[in-house]
Amino acid sequence: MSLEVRGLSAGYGRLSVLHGLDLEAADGRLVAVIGANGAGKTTLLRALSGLIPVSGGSVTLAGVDVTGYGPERLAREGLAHVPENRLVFPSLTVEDNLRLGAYTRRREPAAERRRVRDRALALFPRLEPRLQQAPGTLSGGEQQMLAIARGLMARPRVLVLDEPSVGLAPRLVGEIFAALGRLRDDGLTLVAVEQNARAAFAVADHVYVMDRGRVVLHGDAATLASDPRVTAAFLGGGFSEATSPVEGPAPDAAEEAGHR
Ligand SMILES: Nc1ncnc2c1ncn2[C@@H]1O[C@H](COP(=O)(O)OP(=O)(O)OP(=O)(O)O)[C@@H](O)[C@H]1O
Repeated sequence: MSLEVRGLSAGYGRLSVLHGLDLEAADGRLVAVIGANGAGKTTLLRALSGLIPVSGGSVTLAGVDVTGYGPERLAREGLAHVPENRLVFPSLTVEDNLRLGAYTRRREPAAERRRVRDRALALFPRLEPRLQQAPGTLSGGEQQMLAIARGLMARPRVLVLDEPSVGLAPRLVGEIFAALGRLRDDGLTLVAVEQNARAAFAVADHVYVMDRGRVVLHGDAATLASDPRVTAAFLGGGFSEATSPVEGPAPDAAEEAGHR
């Protein structure tokens, strides 16, 4: 399902953070949003999923105007949000957390919910043997997998994710992004906000660069990865080892930039 954002403005009370932002995620595409700290990436996702009010512009899902819808209504329309802090219910088991993810689908047949759950567990096999554990006993990577799996339980057609790689070891970042790539290949539309530009470029189809509440650059990931403005700010020498962990095509692009 496609997502289209036109002239979106939003903020917190009198603080305006997004200033007329345009973004598009075509059906079955993985779109990454990168940008400096405070650019408004999290705010964008919050506005998209109805967690904060929109003060201008529009959001459409598959051509249907959903501007101003609250989170539950958006979930029913097919949009799920995986928040950055991986909010899980700590006193419930992993299994119950997954079950709660299907809350908006609770009237659907149990067999259908089981099928969706089995698919989520097939994507993240590490969760299967941990279903009876408390989420707090999972590793950071497994908690992120749980957060994504829980989002999938709503059977979304658009999944928006806030910093899925934050705080994870390089191998896990690769694992998480590979899973996002598989979801895209299965036809899901994804919008991932990401600090780790290399991880984002390695998997995304299209990348948006945000600065101070606006999109300043966007394009096909392969093309943008060799754009000097991107390599200098996000993929070049400014990136330390700790923030550039993923193997894949993006580091090559950075190397190329180094040869210029
Ligand atoms: N709950 C809030 N109340 C008031 N202001 C907020 C709130 N959340 C964020 N802001 C402000 O909105 C601006 C954008 O923040 P946001 O978290 O969207 O940026 P970001 O691009 O996601 O940054 P980061 O990469 O550091 O997470 C910042 O100036 C921030 O201080």
